[in-house]
Amino acid sequence: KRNSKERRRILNAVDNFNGALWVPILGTTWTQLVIPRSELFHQMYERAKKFGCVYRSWVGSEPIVHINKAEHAEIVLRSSVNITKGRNYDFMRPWLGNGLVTGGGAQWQIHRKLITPAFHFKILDTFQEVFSEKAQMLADELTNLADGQFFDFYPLMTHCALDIISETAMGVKINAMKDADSEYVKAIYIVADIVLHRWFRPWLHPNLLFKLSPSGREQQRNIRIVHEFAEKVIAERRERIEKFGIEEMSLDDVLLGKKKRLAFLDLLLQANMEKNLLTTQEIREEVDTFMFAGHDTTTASTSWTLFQLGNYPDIQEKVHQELDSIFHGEERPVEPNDIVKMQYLDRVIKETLRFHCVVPFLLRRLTEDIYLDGKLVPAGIQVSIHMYNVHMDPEQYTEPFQFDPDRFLPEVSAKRNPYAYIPFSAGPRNCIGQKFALRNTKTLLATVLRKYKVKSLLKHHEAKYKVDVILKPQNGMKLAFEPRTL
Ligand code: HEM
Repeated sequence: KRNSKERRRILNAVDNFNGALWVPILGTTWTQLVIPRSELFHQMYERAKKFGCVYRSWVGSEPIVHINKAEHAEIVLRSSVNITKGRNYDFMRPWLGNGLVTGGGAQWQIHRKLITPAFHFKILDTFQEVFSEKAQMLADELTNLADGQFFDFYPLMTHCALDIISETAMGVKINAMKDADSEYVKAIYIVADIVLHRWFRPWLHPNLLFKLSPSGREQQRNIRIVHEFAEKVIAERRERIEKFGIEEMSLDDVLLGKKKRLAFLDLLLQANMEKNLLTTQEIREEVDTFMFAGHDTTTASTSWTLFQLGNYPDIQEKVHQELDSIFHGEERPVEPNDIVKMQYLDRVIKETLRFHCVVPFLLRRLTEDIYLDGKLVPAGIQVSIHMYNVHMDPEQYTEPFQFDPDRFLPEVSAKRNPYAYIPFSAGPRNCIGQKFALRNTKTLLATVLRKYKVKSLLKHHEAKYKVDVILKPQNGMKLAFEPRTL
């Protein structure tokens, strides 16, 4: 709790920044309530243009300072002190508890240290087989759909990504791709949607009022489905450990190249059963966190890349050429060595994530004062970093609205502020799954694009977003595939 002196200091500092008209109770959220959700993203871009690269908003009685430039993002992200998440993460807590995304303090530090080795590149090598197998299944599913007709690719991709994260991180097969009507996927969609719905409605911020509201009850119903799913995954893996013994799955063995595969969940169960480092509830929270963070993001990055390629046939042709030079028309699985050679595809994915920033903004509550353009932003206040606006800054990217993968040629990237490109955030709280995500996305794209050409129904500039916790397409992702003739 803040004392009145701290509150006054915050209010004085906020007055130095421009922003939309404040009204009682709502603050500035009225401006979000009067537009459709699909316009939200556009509005945030326009605001930075109107009010300047550092501006303020009010969510009810809580001021927020918005950051839209690389050099300002750097000040927050590189700090080892300002690592506390903002208030919007509290709204994810009934769902994700204090898992790695939402958590903080000593528990976050212990968990981050514990989980980091599970994303070591040697472990990722052992996941490659799963990435490839599921990518092949996705390509097979497309066989009947690749008739040049547009269809919504998003659900299929979501189920595929879910299969991958379950089998790699959790060590459990769930066959979601065969169950196109997954209750779990629907439940996650609703839960994440309500997180943002609540954020812009300050009267739903107090927990009790929210719980009693229709959206609060709806969220609770769906969180139950999500938690039951995680509990089932954990029970299956625990049973396997009890059957085969925990020593079968030591991290050192994997790092020394001795054992086949170690799921991240094994590490957690090991820490729980042997070292008492984390509780059963904490394990569930991390499983929920990784199931969500690991599948929804991969779905978005793969789908948006196909969307971009479907818009730019010349760029797609270059990707095909690169893949042909690596695979020579063979249908073999993608190996770790192939990934390194996909340099053009790497640039295409990077440029896609510059535009369609899967995690569009993040919020921190400062624990230490910072200065932006010489103005104080005091401890206790929340700051929001808008990655899309950072990525569209003409001072960092010439003609920022052009889709040009060659911006990410090493010699071009080197001239930019490193914080001008932050789809995975940066600093101590950066994305732990970045390498996992990129390898997985490349494997999926390389497998699909070796076989098919893709077209997108919507033009690049027509893309509409449904922002919740991540950036999804507003009305699904209408793509059409046709077999390639080599
Ligand atoms: C293209 C795909 C992905 C993107 C763009 C992405 C982006 C991000 C961003 C921006 C953050 C910081 C969020 C914040 O500070 O509020 C983050 C954190 C995180 N991501 Fe990812 N992510 C992706 C894929 C993944 C995958 C595949 C996993 C897991 C397998 C994952 C797990 C996490 C976790 C656990 C955190 C929290 C880390 C911490 O605070 O210690 N992400 N991600």
